[in-house]
Amino acid sequence: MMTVTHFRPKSWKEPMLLKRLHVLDLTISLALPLQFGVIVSRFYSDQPSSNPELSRDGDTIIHIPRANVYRFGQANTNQPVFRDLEWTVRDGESWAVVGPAGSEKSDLLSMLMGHMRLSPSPSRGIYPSLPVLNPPRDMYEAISFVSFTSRPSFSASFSAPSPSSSGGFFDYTARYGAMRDELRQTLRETLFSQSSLSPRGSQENDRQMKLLDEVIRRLDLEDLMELPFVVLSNGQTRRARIARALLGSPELLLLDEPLSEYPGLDPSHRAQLTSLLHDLHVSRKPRILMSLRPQDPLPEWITHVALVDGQSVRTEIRSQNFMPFPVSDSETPGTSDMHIKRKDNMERERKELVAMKNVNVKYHDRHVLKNINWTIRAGEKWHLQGPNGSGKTTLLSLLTGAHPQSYTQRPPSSVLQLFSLPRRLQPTIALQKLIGHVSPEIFNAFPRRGGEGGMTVSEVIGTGFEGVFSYRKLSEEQERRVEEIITALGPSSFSGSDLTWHELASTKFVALSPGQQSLTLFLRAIVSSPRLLILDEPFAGMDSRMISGVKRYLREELDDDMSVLFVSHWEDELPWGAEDVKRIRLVDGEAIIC
Ligand SMILES: Nc1ncnc2c1ncn2[C@@H]1O[C@H](COP(=O)(O)OP(=O)(O)OP(=O)(O)O)[C@@H](O)[C@H]1O
Repeated sequence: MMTVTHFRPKSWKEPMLLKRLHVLDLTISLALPLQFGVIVSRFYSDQPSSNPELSRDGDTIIHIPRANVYRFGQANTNQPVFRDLEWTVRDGESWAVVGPAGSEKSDLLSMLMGHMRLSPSPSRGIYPSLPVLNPPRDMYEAISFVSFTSRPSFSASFSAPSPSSSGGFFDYTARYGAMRDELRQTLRETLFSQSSLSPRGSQENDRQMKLLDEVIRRLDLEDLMELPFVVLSNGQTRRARIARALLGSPELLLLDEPLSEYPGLDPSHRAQLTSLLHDLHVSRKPRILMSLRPQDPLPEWITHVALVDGQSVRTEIRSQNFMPFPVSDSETPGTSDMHIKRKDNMERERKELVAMKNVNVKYHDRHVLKNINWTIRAGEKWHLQGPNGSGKTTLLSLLTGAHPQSYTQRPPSSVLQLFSLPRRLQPTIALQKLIGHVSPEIFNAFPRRGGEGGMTVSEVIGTGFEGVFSYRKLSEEQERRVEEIITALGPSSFSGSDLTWHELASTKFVALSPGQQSLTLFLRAIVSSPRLLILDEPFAGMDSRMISGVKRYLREELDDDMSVLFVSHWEDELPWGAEDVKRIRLVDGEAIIC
């Protein structure tokens, strides 16, 4: 196979750095400047002030008169990450950083944390923000960063990197079964073990504890505090990470894509979170600066925007009819005339792929799924809906056989039939070949080893034939199939440039942006033409070009009798018309089918 070493499209950035910035919050990112060989002494902002809270040059929170921004280790002769950046944020203004998925907006936030070099440098060392704090504070604590562009792994709790980023594999199904001791830590313990607060409280903690109680209530976490952290659903985890960041009482909280729908905040929790962020920001405890994608709703209370477009950042007051970036038609990949299959519209009796009768999942007194009755037939398109914590992921884990309670569904009390066999007679390894699957958990778990051992795009796609996470040698026929689906999707969906499928296939997976990795894992899920395709928030990290490429593929290229189960909080994400889709909605563990 041809190896292309020089191939590196403009938008493909330092993936390991990005991955870290995406997955981690404050604590881990402290190591970054050191990794770049720069010795950073601990920086305290300690000039005296007349304002008891935050004093200043006037009331400035961020001040960059005009500077180029570089990664540490890069000379001024290199291309800057941002050129001629001018940005001033005053206390009381409400800013959002807006840019497409995978764009440099995370870099802009990371710059505020002192992880980039400005030229000329700010007067206070590496930090262009929070000029003077009184009382003096360690800047590492004064600024917190939480990213929601992917979910942290279970063992990593809140802050450690996902093992997949170091090339290892971790078992993302651990939450369903017996747990190792270190995974039993409750949400309450996890929150407090990483904070200076004592869970029992003490006088100096009182103010903090009150705030935390309020945050826990408003983030709807009260009922979850004694559960192991690892069992929290995606939406619950996202809310818990915000509570954790607030525990450190930062002055400035940077949130990377907190309102995007991946991985899954449902509409009501998104509204709740938006209102909480507003109240925190107004009270300056802490100030909030968030990044958003152009398609995310811009909260009413945002007064200013910083629009990130490649190396340039445009700052402006929000206008009434704010439109971040017009989406041009040229972003939509053209319809490939290859492999287009005519849909068979004739009604016919379809084979049952999944049959559930009175299916239940319980953890002691927590009844997560209640008497589910559901049938999926060949060729059907389903939309699985339900608020955060309603049991969607649990239901999927029964279908894939990952949940231990899939074995306990037995007649006469219940039935779980998968591909015409009772679950207990259907080996999990067989299910992996019959089901194609993308999910935030798989995205996080997939190994990303760099160097010689790292897999290429085509090798990653090829692991989908057996539904495994490690390299398998492909037959010639399988290699042809990999080529076929890359071509049918259209390599330009990946990067917007004129790639050949060869160039794309031989690129290392780890070198791709998060959106390109999601696209590769989508192809991995369909490569074996599975009988059931599970798309659990499949567009995570993708930009609009990639999303429209995948939607077109799903409309035009799938085998007629492939069933698809699409999980999303948003109806308009589905590529099919409403009349072509059946819906199953979970509410408090009960299924409503329509
Ligand atoms: N081992 C466990 N013990 C107790 N409760 C659990 C366990 N595993 C999951 N849960 C709870 O089951 C509920 C359903 O979780 P699930 O992940 O299926 O929700 P979801 O609908 O996928 O949510 P989201 O939209 O946030 O991803 C949650 O409240 C979760 O905390």
